[in-house]
Amino acid sequence: MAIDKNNLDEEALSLRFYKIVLSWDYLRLLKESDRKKGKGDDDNALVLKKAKNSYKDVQDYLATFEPLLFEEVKAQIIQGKKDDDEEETLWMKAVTVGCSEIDGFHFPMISCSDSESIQQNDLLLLSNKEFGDGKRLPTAYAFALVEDRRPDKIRLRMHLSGEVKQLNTQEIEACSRLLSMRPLVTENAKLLHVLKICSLSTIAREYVALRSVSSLPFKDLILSAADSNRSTEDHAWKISRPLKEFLESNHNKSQLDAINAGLSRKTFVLIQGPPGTGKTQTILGILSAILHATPTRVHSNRVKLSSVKRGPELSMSDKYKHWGQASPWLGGINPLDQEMPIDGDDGFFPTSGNDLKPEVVNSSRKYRVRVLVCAPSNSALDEIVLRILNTGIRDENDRAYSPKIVRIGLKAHHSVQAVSMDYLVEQRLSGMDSQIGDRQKQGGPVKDKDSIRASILDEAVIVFSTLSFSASPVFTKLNRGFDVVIIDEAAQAVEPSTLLPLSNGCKQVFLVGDPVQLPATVISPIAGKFGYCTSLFERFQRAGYPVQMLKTQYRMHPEIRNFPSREFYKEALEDGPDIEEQTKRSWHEYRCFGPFCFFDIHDGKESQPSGSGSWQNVDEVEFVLAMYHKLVSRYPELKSSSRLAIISPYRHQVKLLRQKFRETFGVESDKVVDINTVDGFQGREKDVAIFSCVRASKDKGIGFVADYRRMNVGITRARSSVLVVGSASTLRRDARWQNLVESAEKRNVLHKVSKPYAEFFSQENLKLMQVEVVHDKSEAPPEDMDIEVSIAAEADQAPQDDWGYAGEEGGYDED
Ligand SMILES: Nc1ncnc2c1ncn2[C@@H]1O[C@H](COP(=O)(O)OP(=O)(O)OP(=O)(O)O)[C@@H](O)[C@H]1O
Repeated sequence: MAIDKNNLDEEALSLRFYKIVLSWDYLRLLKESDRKKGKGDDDNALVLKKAKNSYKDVQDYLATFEPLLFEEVKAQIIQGKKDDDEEETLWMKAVTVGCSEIDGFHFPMISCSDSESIQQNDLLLLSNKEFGDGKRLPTAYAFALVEDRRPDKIRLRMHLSGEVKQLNTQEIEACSRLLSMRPLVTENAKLLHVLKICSLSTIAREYVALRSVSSLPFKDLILSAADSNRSTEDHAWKISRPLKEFLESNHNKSQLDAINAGLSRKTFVLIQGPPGTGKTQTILGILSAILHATPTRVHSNRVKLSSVKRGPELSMSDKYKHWGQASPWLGGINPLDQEMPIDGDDGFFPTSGNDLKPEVVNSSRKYRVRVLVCAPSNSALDEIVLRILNTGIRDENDRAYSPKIVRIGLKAHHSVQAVSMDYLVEQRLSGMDSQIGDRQKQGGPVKDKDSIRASILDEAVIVFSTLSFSASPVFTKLNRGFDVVIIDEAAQAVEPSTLLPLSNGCKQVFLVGDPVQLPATVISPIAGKFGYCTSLFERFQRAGYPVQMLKTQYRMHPEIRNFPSREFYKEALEDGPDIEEQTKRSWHEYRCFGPFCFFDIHDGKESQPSGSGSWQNVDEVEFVLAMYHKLVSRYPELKSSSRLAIISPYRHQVKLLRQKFRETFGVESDKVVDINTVDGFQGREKDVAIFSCVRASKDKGIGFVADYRRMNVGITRARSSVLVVGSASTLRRDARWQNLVESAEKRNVLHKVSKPYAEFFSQENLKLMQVEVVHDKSEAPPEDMDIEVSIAAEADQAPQDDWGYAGEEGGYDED
């Protein structure tokens, strides 16, 4: 079945988006933003509607989300200007070399100096002169979108007819600024000044997905957040006994419940995975189950068993009938599905050279489900791809095999290159090289890259893509949509972003995530305040939609697990078998290095180096250095970035810590410790984590340290010890932090520390804090540690992926 995507509608929607954004006045946006900061409020608040749990119809939905999305676009434009506080505004010079006008848009062609950083879908500002830093303001300026990037020229799209004032009417109001821009772009050899603002790639796709909500599968469910279509026994899917036994022996009860919810064919399955509860393991279990399940209907009691023809007895046409009944979407069929698979040969892509075999499909297999797996970030996605490459998934006979998979999009981690689209295309091209000569001689067609891509995509059983890339043009060429979409880290995506993969068509959606960990990065404070950062997952959960919660954690020492379980998960978390034993370490012999300690830096002071925005605390940095020195000199195995993390909510604090460690350990300091923001550590774990809270004042608040999701992520990264460093009196102003400090106090691990900090770790003091000699289980780090380090840690070096997502670095500070 060709997927039901109306490209013309999509194009009209993108044009609508660009018409609005391109007509905006950049200087006015800057002014508005400054005014908002001064007033701490926003005039737009009058037209914005707060996001709700459910919507009565599409109009209600769009009336809420569309203005919020445009608020976010404005904020991204403003942030584009001051993205990095050290980088000055970089103007480029360009000359016009041609222009056309179609459907109310101008398409100037420019030749631009130093334009390597400019990409397709970037938003640029064009002006008759440079401005900023006290320079006089220009009279002619306008936004332009990069339509096409060629080596020597750039084709732009501009909207110079006037400004769009109202989103709903889209009426255009004449504007002298835009009019005076016209001669500058329509006449040749005019000099222009160009400023790169930001990429609109992701948010433009999100806008299209949002406006297309009425044609998405499960529209009513998405709007109402209530499942009227309760699954019945009849719809449920069944798996073979060997596969069932495998799943039962490798998954705990809550993981199995989540897998079974999927087999019940519920259209939306929500799975909440608190830290360390095995979300990836559950996703792999779901893949094994749904790729090898058959409908219960075939075995249903309502049909007399004696009348059911069993596998080998079914004629070919009966088999097709069953395929059709159970999988109606297999209608206009993928050519591969028209042939019954031959036993033992389903073909497969080369993978990482492991020992796993390709899938063995015997002729009793009646279903071929296709799955799209997405995540908001490249690193979250590649964690799953890598797990599949390493462990494979299970077939109905409980044999591990490498399914046909392809990883689409940019920036695939090097360890998953073997299944990346670009690599597979190159493989096929080089395989074809030898045949091309013959074909050309015979006048036969030579396949181009696009059609190779399309056939790889069509053949893959599981396709992996970031959310943003799942709406890229490569998907519009699909012959057949997806049966199942699985979205990992779904609570870290704004709702329009979650709609993106659904537009490829699907029958069932799994949302896997944890709304009590960090949400999506939303730049606009006002949009955030009105609920734009609420994920679809969280909205459904709030509306009372059933959620499968994974309850057994395999990461943390029970003393670390205890507090977040009580504070964030209604005491639901349990420990996996032997976790206490596995997370015991020799440094627990000192009370100050126990599993969950608090260090009260009571005389520390917070400061704001740039006058606003991010905070730092020099005293906490000094203490953290002293603590690190003591830890690694006593336990040298901890002198490694794969085992010890220093985490802080604030970017300035992270910067200062990195600088001090570099001064002490030289340029290689990132090998001895991993320092990052809380946002940068989501989804990762270390043996020991030192958490520097920063905020310390007599009377101020604690800013976004108070965000319980940030607190949850910050204190749940460590396997054996989390050492929280902060000002107890300041943090106690927040109820949750008060609970944390109190909990430390009760367990006798609230350590009040005074200067000089090194004294705290003196021999005498340590002796006083000695509790017992603890048997250390840490010599052999968990098997997956290297994987975790490689993908997640390398992601740190890429603060933004190409599709507009803040990378693992953490996209924003509380300013
Ligand atoms: N049922 C289980 N039995 C034993 N160990 C398990 C089980 N499920 C998961 N684990 C272990 O728990 C650890 C975390 O699991 P996994 O990597 O699947 O979770 P994750 O989703 O990547 O992590 P997080 O929950 O922090 O996001 C792994 O070491 C894994 O082997």
